[in-house]
Amino acid sequence: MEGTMMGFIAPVFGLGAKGNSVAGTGKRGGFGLSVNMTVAANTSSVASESEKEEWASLNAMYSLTSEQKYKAMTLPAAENPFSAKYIAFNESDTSEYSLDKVVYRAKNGGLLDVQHDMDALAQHSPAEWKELFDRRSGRTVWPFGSGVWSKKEWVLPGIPNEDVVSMFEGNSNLFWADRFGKEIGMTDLWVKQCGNSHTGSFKDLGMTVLVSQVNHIIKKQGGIEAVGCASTGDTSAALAAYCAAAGIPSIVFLPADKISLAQLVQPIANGSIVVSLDTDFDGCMKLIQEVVEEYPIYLANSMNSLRLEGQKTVSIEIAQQFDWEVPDWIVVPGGNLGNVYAFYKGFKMMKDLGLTTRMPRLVVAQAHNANPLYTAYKNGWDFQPMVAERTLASAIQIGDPVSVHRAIRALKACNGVVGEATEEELMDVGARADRTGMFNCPHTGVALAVLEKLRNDGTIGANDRTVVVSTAHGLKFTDSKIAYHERKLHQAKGNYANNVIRIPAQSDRVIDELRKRVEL
Ligand SMILES: Cc1ncc(COP(=O)(O)O)c(C=O)c1O
Ligand SMILES: N[C@@H](CCOP(=O)(O)O)C(=O)O
Repeated sequence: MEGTMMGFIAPVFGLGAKGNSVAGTGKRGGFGLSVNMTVAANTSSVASESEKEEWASLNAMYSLTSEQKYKAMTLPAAENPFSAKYIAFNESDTSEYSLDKVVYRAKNGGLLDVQHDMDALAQHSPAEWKELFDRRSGRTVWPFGSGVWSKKEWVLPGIPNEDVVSMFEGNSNLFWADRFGKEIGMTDLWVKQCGNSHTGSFKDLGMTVLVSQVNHIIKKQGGIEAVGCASTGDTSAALAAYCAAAGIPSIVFLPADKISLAQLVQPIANGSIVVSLDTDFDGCMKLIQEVVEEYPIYLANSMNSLRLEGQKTVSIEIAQQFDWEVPDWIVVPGGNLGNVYAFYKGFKMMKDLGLTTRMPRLVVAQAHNANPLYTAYKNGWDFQPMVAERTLASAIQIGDPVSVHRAIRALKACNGVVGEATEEELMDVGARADRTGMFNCPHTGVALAVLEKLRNDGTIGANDRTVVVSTAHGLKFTDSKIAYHERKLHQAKGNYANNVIRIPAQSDRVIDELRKRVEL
């Protein structure tokens, strides 16, 4: 029953013999969320007893008041002893800090990580966590309907619900890539559509957490005047939107002429302070770090480990979508390299708390023109920063990724792989996949190209369950997609181009053209 409507609603409302027992009861006997109420079951003469029970449970949910729904989604204070803090990423450094402190680096200058009180979380059984997450996701009770905040206790347990800044992000669909999978000899290929989100990229998952915490700190103690980031276009869009929703000033540093028009307009529209700089992303990243050291501006890039707490929920969501089974492979395009570590953290946390039993193998896909991690992978993990060259996958045009050591740790821990794709490969495979119903951004093209190579060389098996992470919406990158189809790119010939037919509005001419393409 686990994972079905009955499986998560019945325990909440304590209905019937089956409904009264919490599946896989944990050490503390469930979350204690039963709501006392009488239900009129929808009984048809042909319904079995278990069907009647199921209908009764559903009816119970529909007739709850808002207050009852909120109660059913919230852990009572006594069952909510969870906490998290910053620790140094490098384990030899013992510094630790409250999440309310404005701090991005440990004493030794290395990055931070968010550490949860795993003993407190382990007080509840895997089945209870699954049931709680399933019950909340995609509904409307604040803030638990969000894919991120449905996992609040694992993300930012201490924040009051009223301080959360959310657009009910997450809960993105898994696209079953049946046709494209068959084209490349795979039977179980899925694309996680993280671009189907408020600002059109996976950055919303982390930004809701970061801006919520800023909102909380401002309310509690002040000291933050604005939030700032360097960006190749997606982080800036997410920051601008969440700050606008919270009424907090935002500042974005963008490399001049290196992001798409659709990305540029997002922070402009949301009222951000938009600064265009004559440098690349790495130059912007250096500058924003200097500025936040000196001024009361909070850093919103994924160097700030709060971001990764939100991004890690996508792993949990993927497992949840597969009824808590872990895929064999996750393929993710990599730039500043925070996301691959976030994926690792999510899968590791689920395994450590017993919700799942294994880790997937992670693949980072890089553009050949911006491939410092790929080069390190080929050289026994000896990392050297580079000056990234222009790539149509402009959001990952990064030569000195801030989270490179996080990424290497994640990849080593799960026997991961790094691959690369040329400009032509990433555009061609993106176009081929689009013809099977997707609408890919070039970064997803990089991931698909690397996937195909790993399938061709046998690293990924024909029946391996594989999830490609689509990190942004294709509509953010229409310039390069149109240029590809018009064969105007110098980086790619347009082998799968689909030209618009421009002809006079005369029926004979129209029919002639159509006959060349379909049987009429
Ligand atoms: C669309 C898109 N895909 C992939 C990435 C890479 O993510 P990460 O920097 O976490 O490696 C980024 C940003 O860097 C991005 O904007
Ligand atoms: N692609 C990113 C680059 C910055 O990454 P971040 O995750 O460190 O903020 C962007 O869109 O700016």
